[in-house]
This record gives sequence, C-alpha cells and structure tokens, in this order.
Amino acid sequence: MIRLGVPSKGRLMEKTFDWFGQRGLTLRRTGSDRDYAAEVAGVAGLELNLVSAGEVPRALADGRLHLGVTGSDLVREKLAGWEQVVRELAPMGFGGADLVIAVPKLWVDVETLDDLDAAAAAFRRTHGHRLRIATKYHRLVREFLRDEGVADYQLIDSQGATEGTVKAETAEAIADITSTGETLRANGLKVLPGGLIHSSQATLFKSRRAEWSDADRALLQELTARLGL
Ligand SMILES: Nc1ncnc2c1ncn2[C@@H]1O[C@H](COP(=O)(O)OP(=O)(O)OP(=O)(O)O)[C@@H](O)[C@H]1O
Ligand SMILES: O=P(O)(O)OC[C@H]1O[C@H](OP(=O)(O)OP(=O)(O)O)[C@H](O)[C@@H]1O
Repeated sequence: MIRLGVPSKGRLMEKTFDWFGQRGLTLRRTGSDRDYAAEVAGVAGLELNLVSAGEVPRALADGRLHLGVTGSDLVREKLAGWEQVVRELAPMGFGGADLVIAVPKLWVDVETLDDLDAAAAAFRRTHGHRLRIATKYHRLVREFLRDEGVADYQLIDSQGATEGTVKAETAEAIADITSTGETLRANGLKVLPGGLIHSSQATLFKSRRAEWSDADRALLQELTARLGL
C-alpha cells in the first residue's frame, strides 16, 4: 500500500486536487468538510491522507508517507540533509513564494549582503547586542547567511506576523515568505537585493525512508507514467 499525503486545507489543498485531476487522477474527500477522510478514485493500493502542509516533511522522513505534496521550502527547512531523505518527483507550478531577507526601507545604505554584514557589526558596537532577524525558517536562514559570510546577527523566533516584529521593535530585520510583496511594503520593509534564500513552490516528493514493497514500486511506476513524470 502506498500512502500519499496532500495538504488538508489552506492555500495548497485545492490546487493539489486540481493538479492530480488534470492528470487523470481524481482525489476526493469522502466525508464532510471537517472530516479528513479522502481517497483516490479507482486506484487500488494507493491510500490518500490529508495532512497539514507543515507536517508532510516529517511524515515523509518517518516513512509514514511514501509520497507527499508540500512546499519545497518546508522540506528544506524541516529536514536536515533533505536530499538524503526525500526525492523531488515534480515541481507542481503553484504555491509559489520567495523566502527573502527584508530590512527597513529607511536603511538606504543597506543594499547588499555585505552591507548587511557591515550594518550588523556596527549595530553590535552601538547597541551591545547583535542585530535581530525574526523568522520561522531557522535552518534555511542560518545556512544561507553562513554561506554568504554574514555572522554578527541573532535569530529571533517568529511563527507568524513576522513583518510586524520590526515595528514592534523585537527585531531589526526579518526573513519570511513573500509572494505579492504587499505585506513587506505595508510594514515599511524592502527585500534585500541578493537576499533571496529560496524560491519555493508546491512539489511532489517521494520518501527514501518509507518501505517500498515490489508491488508499491510497480504501482509507483504506473502512477508516474500516468502523471507524465
Ligand atoms: N503568500 C504566502 N504566504 C505564506 N506561504 C505561502 C504563500 N504562498 C505560498 N506559500 C507556501 O505555502 C506553504 C504553507 O502553506 P500553508 O500555510 O497552507 O501551510 P501550513 O501553515 O503548514 O498549513 P497548516 O495551517 O495546515 O499547518 C509553504 O510552502 C509556503 O511557501
Ligand atoms: O507577499 P504577500 O502576498 O504579502 O504574502 C506574504 C505574507 O503571507 C504570509 O502570511 P500568512 O497570511 O500565511 O500568515 P502568517 O504570518 O501566519 O505566516 C507570509 O508569512 C507573509 O506574511
């Protein structure tokens, strides 16, 4: 039995159903709107699970899901060494958003990552503590800033309304997902040029950790052929 996990609600769910539907696989809920029961019509051996997008990466890593749809950002953030844990089968062309570093618009002298590094060093000298970057993407931001040679900062955890932390003076800069850019603008922030950490989109992943029986492998081949992958 192959278990496929797709987002149970939110921005990715409906488009995931459409994506499979356009490729001849009908996913459907079998209960009420509040019931997370679902199935794939007419495919024996494939079980559909509705799962929060944020939980799909861990479920793939634990082998509870064989296949799963979620944002490419969430897999990279939640799974250390993600390429050893899952394989990308198909970028799906929706749910696009950029994970970026943003700073106050008023910081006219900060236009590059080198500027940010210099501003961070100056901030520490002046304030006696390190410049604070609010985010929920700790792993991705740390790896990116390490690779870019920015060192003098600290991460502040923010699980929502991250753009508001600068006005609230709990952070000086942020790293968050943006699509239209409106939330950044409304909060007096600008994307730092060179501060694009990851361009995310909804993606179909295969677990390298789940158990794949011979029958599962045969069904996966049939599915990928039907999906045109
Ligand atoms: N404008 C946006 N803001 C936030 N996330 C977005 C946006 N556009 C696309 N996404 C993507 O949507 C995914 C998160 O979706 P969603 O918010 O539905 O998940 P979730 O919060 O984990 O779900 P749940 O609330 O069920 O736990 C991420 O991969 C993110 O990159
Ligand atoms: O670029 P924009 O189109 O303005 O979209 C970006 C905003 O949308 C998301 O927030 P969401 O509404 O999911 O709430 P959150 O703060 O809980 O993440 C994201 O975290 C940004 O805040």
